[in-house]
Amino acid sequence: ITALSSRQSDSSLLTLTWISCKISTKEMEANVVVMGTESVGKSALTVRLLTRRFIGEYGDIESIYSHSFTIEGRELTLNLWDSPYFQHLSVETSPFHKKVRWADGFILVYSICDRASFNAVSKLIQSIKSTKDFLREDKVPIVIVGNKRDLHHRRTVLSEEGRLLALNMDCLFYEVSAAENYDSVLTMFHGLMERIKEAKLTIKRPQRFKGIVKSMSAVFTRRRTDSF
Ligand SMILES: Nc1nc2c(ncn2[C@@H]2O[C@H](COP(=O)(O)OP(=O)(O)OP(=O)(O)O)[C@@H](O)[C@H]2O)c(=O)[nH]1
Repeated sequence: ITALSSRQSDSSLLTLTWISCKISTKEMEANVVVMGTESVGKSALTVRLLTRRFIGEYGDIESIYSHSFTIEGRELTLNLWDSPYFQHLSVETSPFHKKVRWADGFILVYSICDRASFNAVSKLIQSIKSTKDFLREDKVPIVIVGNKRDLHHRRTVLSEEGRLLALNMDCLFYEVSAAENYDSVLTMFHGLMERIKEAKLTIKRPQRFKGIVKSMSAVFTRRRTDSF
């Protein structure tokens, strides 16, 4: 949390924010990444969640923050990793895949006043899901967040559109205002933690038949080669 103030003086272009929650065996353990395009309020949401405050302007230095929560009597330690978005501009890059592999859950943010930021969310979901599918992780806890609800007079994305996207992609959906409201941000976070809990109870999908055939043929090919 102390590191947050150092970010305030830096101008920001595009940031990608991570929240990581590391919990011992007695507690819950989760890594969460917050993603979205420029100026949608990723840092504002993160800071709101951690400090309950809205400070207005946020920087773009990559940092990891730690914080403890108690949810329903269980302690939750949150490590928050906030990095500039331009480092992860392409979902094809290895930093993107590394972060997706690391994360147990995702908060994907768009601004209700910025249609391009909403369109970017669908692409992010597809990239995240295909990376997770490769890792044989069926359940990917994702929350879609329409931020800046207080600016409803400048709205270009309807609530229904966000809700429909979430329904189609099997995600949760919330509309919030980081500027005006802490409770809705906390509710969103609780929703995600529930999904992460459920996902952690789901056993990894076994290797598909195609994968098994591939592995077997690899063994036989090796044997044939060995015998020469
Ligand atoms: N009105 C309003 N402004 C907001 C809200 N959330 C964030 N902002 C403002 O939007 C701007 C961008 O917020 P950031 O939190 O820096 O957004 P970001 O997605 O981290 O931005 P980048 O780091 O540039 O990608 C700032 O001026 C914030 O004060 C909100 O809920 N309502």
